[in-house]
Amino acid sequence: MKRKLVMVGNGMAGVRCIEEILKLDREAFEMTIFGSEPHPNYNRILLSTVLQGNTSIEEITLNSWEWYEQNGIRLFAGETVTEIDSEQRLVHTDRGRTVEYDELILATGSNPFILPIPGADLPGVTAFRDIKDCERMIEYAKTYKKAAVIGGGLLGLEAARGLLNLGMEVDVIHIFDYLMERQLDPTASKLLQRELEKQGMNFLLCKETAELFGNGRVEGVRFKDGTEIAADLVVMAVGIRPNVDLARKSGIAVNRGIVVNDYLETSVPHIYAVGECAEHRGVVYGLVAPLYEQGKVLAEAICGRKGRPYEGSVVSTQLKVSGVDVFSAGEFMDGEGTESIKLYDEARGIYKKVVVREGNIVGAVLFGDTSEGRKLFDMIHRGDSLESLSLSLFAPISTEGKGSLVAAMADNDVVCGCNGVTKGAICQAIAEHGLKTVAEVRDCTNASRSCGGCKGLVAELLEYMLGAEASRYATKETVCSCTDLSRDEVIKAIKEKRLTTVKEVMYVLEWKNEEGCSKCRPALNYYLGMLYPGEYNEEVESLFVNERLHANIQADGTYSVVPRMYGGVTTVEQLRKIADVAEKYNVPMIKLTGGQRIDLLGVKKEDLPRVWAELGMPSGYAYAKALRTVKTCVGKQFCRFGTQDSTGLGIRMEQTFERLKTPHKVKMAVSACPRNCAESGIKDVGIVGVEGGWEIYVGGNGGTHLRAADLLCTVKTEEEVIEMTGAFLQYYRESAHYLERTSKWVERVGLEHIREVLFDVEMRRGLLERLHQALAATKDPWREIAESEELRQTLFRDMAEKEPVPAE
Ligand SMILES: Cc1cc2nc3c(=O)[nH]c(=O)nc-3n(C[C@H](O)[C@H](O)[C@H](O)COP(=O)(O)OP(=O)(O)OC[C@H]3O[C@@H](n4cnc5c(N)ncnc54)[C@H](O)[C@@H]3O)c2cc1C
Ligand SMILES: NC(=O)c1ccc[n+]([C@@H]2O[C@H](COP(=O)([O-])OP(=O)(O)OC[C@H]3O[C@@H](n4cnc5c(N)ncnc54)[C@H](O)[C@@H]3O)[C@@H](O)[C@H]2O)c1
Ligand code: SF4
Ligand code: FES
Repeated sequence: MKRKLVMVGNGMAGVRCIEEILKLDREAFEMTIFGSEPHPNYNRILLSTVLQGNTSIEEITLNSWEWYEQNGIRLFAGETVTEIDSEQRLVHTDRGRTVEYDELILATGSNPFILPIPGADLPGVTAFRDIKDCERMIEYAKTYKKAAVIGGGLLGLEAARGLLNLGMEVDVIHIFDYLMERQLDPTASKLLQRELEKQGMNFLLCKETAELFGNGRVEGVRFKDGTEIAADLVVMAVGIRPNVDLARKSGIAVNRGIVVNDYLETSVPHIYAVGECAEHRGVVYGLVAPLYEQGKVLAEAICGRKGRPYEGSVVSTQLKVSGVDVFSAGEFMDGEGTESIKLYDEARGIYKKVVVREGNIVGAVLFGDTSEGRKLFDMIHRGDSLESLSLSLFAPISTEGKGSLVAAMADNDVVCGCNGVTKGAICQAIAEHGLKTVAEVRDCTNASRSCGGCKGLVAELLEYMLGAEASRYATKETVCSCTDLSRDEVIKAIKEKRLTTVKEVMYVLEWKNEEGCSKCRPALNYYLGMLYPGEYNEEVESLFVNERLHANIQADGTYSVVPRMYGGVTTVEQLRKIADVAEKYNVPMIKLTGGQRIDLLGVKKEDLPRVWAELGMPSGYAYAKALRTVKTCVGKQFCRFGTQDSTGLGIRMEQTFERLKTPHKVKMAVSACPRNCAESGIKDVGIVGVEGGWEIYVGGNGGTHLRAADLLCTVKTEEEVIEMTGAFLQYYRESAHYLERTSKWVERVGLEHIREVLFDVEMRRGLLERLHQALAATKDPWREIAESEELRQTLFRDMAEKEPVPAE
């Protein structure tokens, strides 16, 4: 029988350790993971890049819901372990669940430190630690303009850069007289400050915060010296504290962190700790590189293959702010018994310092040119002697022979610091597995999977290994790492070779991974459905779970049911039916959605088919990559500003395009005058009534990447609106990448190009013909399931045997 492994904490260090265990022995454990956050494991590091607008939340998932499923891991996301009974070997959770363990890993990470000052709990004050904090800041920045970041460390400065990008004015309040004092010496810090001031940050140094004040929400920061500043968003970035409460109350030895030995064992048998919550030889780490090293050692130990012990790590840091190159590692401050070699070019903003103790290199700080950072880090790590330091490090930087940097690296030099991957390991993987892109190298070796700072170096290595061939692949976006083919090449091959199933596509086009992955399977399923409407039968197992079950799974494992209400209009009968169903099935919350519909939240999975049948309303597709809603304003029937019948047109549009599958969700709106009460300007298709006609806007987005829609054209009649919208939707269906929103697609292919296609009468006719074929083939999924015992069996019994997981 398999041993039971339970992990508390679903973060970066813990899940990496699980990956290492799976690599060593897939069959050893039956695994259960609890995570307080309602997400699968994501790249916390990249929250800075999300805030800075360079990455989306969707892109930072490290292990998809399907990954857990495929590896037989039971994941309870949004559930917190509250108690450990180490005698009985049980864990208890805040949802009343009790799970047995043979081995227990604590990977509870850290909590942000919140200064214990008056006003710290005012609305408008936030930490910066998780997705929730990140979304909150993005949201605040839409309304408020003046931010204060308390803490001039790595996190504070990356947050400040993000808030500047979001259009806020930013004051950074720091307690010391120079920034990042834990990572930099005063000279490097002053250069950094100068650069960041140029970027628009304002610094208040040597300032100790006494309180935050405000009436109902934060309005400012008051300092101990009596001065104050105004702020309507305050971000606390003053360090972190290991999350040890659970361990402490369970009788496990705790100091600053959970005390572990060199094999990550705690004071209680069968309980281990890894990551930011662990304290090893008196040190608690706050960067992923050492945590991943710990994970590897623990995986070996827990699989009964105790190897090298964990003996501590030398850490290096880099700041993720564009335009700033700063690096530090080891003992970087001058002190007793140390000497240093320095280069300081104030004019060009370059500073390099190498610290030596008893003839050996022990630390370094670089500013302005960090290209030798990794090399220096290896030297520090090995404790190389000063003689091995090439004085070329201190030569002025040259832009020539850029490739020579990777050529000059030794095989055991580390390319990716976060994941400890060497040049030799990457070159071997490229040669052995025929890797051609940075993404493939990442998937195969982990290099560039964390902070992404080494992506450039990995790309250079690919170029160095593959020569001219590399650039061919570098520009090509493949469907996923299972194939070297792009989306267009795959679609062309499907048509030419008349491939009809996902399996056939993968087989004939020689997929590297014959089962495909969670990225390509849903994409192929969509492309086949788009190409062969009416003929292709969707492969249920290739769908994201929300689409498979036709309902959105919620954080607590229940589902939400949103029936369609055309144009946001309902009737007494519908309301009565909804009320009856809600009462009968004890629906805990009934909520109005932003798309003008009614959401029944908290429906049990087994009740779904009966709820659908008894409602007798069509599915609102609130879970699908398809038309979601058509929001409408009141319009001329009731509103004195209305020039058109927006509600009538909205209903007509929704009835025409409902159930149409699209590469990503599509939202529409119709407003009857430019006051735009239905928010037509931020929809995928937004219609605005004007005197004598309608304006059609496309490519808008009201989500994380706010984008105002572009005016496509103005037309006179409702028929023309429907025709243009249909042609637009079909062209989007045919030419966008799967999971590409219209906002991104319009930007990629260009509005002018879309106009050329849609305004060409012949092309438009072709698009509309194909659209009508697709629409004719659609069926209401709720009714189908409610009426078919066989479908219910497949979806709710066979498939549901597996723990359901939400969509991406
Ligand atoms: C914005 C930002 C940028 C960063 N940038 C970098 C960088 O550039 N380089 C770098 O190396 N590091 C960086 N870090 C730090 C890095 O993200 C962390 O070191 C790493 O995420 C720690 O991993 P962990 O698994 O130990 O903890 P976490 O990632 O914090 O995971 C712990 C998880 O456990 C959950 N949990 C806690 N208690 C319980 C419980 N009782 N039951 C269930 N679940 C529980 C928590 O909710 C959390 O999700 C950054 C951090 C932030 C916030
Ligand atoms: N690029 C990266 O590697 C990166 C980026 C972000 C976060 N992180 C990690 O996340 C964790 C949290 O980062 P952090 O910057 O909050 O921690 P930190 O401890 O590194 O820095 C906190 C900073 O806040 C300052 N500070 C403390 N009290 C203050 C006060 N009352 N007023 C003003 N300033 C005060 C400290 O002097 C210190 O410089 C760390 O482990 C960090 O390594 C790393
Ligand atoms: S958009 Fe114009 S017509 Fe519609 S409700 Fe608002 S003001 Fe009235
Ligand atoms: S150095 Fe951070 S991912 Fe490679």
